[in-house]
Amino acid sequence: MLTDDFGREVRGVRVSLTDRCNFDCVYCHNEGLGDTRGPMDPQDDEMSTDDVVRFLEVAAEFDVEAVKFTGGEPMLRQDLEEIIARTPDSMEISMTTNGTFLPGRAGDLVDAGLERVNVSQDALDREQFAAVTQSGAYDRVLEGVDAALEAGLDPVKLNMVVFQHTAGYVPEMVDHVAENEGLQLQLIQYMPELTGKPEWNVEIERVHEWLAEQAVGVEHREMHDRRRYWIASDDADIALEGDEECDGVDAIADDPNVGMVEIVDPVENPTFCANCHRVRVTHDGYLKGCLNRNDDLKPMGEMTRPEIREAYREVVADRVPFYGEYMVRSDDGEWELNEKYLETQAEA
Ligand SMILES: Nc1nc2c(ncn2[C@@H]2O[C@H](COP(=O)(O)OP(=O)(O)OP(=O)(O)O)[C@@H](O)[C@H]2O)c(=O)[nH]1
Ligand SMILES: C[S@@+](CC[C@H](N)C(=O)[O-])C[C@H]1O[C@@H](n2cnc3c(N)ncnc32)[C@H](O)[C@@H]1O
Ligand code: SF4
Ligand code: SF4
Repeated sequence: MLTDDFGREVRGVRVSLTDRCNFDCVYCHNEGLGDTRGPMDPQDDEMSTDDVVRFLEVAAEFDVEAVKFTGGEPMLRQDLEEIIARTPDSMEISMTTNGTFLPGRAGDLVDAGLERVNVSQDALDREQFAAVTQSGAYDRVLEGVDAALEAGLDPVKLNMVVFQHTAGYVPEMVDHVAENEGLQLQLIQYMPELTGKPEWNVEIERVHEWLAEQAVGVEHREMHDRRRYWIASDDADIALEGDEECDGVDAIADDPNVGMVEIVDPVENPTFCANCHRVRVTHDGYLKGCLNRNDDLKPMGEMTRPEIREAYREVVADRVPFYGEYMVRSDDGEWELNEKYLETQAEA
């Protein structure tokens, strides 16, 4: 396994299979690659099935343990089942999707080897959902979540971006996962870095505090040092323990009346970046060391194995934590680009 200069082992890869999407979410960072709007048909610049599989085989040589398929909307790829089936057995396979294509297809994905799915669902309210995603596919997404559960995917994580438009729906979404077995919730801090509109930010620490008050257990996940809160539904037979760090989460985790809520809070968070263990792949065959950067892209050329190996070594060698290293605090407390990297940026 390769380790970068900051001691971060690269354990996972996030592969963007396309930058096309059938939604047009108002906040979309498209994994750092610009607009998702455009034609829905397959595009010539997308990696072929064989290219994706060859990349994954090389990643497995470097002991990468997990792959996340994302996009754009990864389910627009009709070869997704084949890609999953041909992914090396040593890797955990998960996907992040808007859920609309899961009905009728979730079972095939599981048969191919998909182990986990995250479905983006920003609200339990049809009108708010439409306003955020600029799509009227609310019922289809709920059907998609059900299809994933029926196909045996466990857990099914709902991804909710917390920003001004959705913050009021957080309590309802938390109750929803506490009451429904098999569901977990990821509250994703709105990231303005690539999309602008910092005025949409909400104070994520307040959400932490609110959840800590409700939780019957709290733990830290190794990845990104994310905090997880275990929330009991009204039917649960558990005494509330407030915000105590709970050693016994294993016991409550299996309780069908308890739901898990994780906060993904990367913005201006050096601890999150210090625990970042994955490399990204763009739909058109570049390696990328950080979501927030586009000045470290490494082309994989014709995607032969030697070219992929070389690009992979290079991207890992160039990886730096975004907050705390690439961006540093100035004397007046503002984040600014570390002068060390100004040269890299100029070359990009
Ligand atoms: N800045 C930053 N944001 C991230 C990172 N990982 C996840 N996020 C944010 O969280 C969103 C949802 O992530 P997902 O693709 O659902 O998966 P995940 O939470 O990373 O992984 P799992 O929980 O293991 O499935 C991403 O699109 C980003 O907005 C990261 O490494 N850096
Ligand atoms: C870019 S999407 C790609 C996969 C798929 N189309 C979906 O929406 O799940 C991956 C995740 O990024 C999240 N996301 C997109 N833009 C974001 C932003 N500006 N801040 C925080 N999360 C964002 C989405 O909510 C989604 O959960
Ligand atoms: S569904 Fe995903 S890729 Fe599509 S616009 Fe929304 S966040 Fe972006
Ligand atoms: S270094 Fe930080 S901002 Fe960049 S991908 Fe990793 S966690 Fe995200």
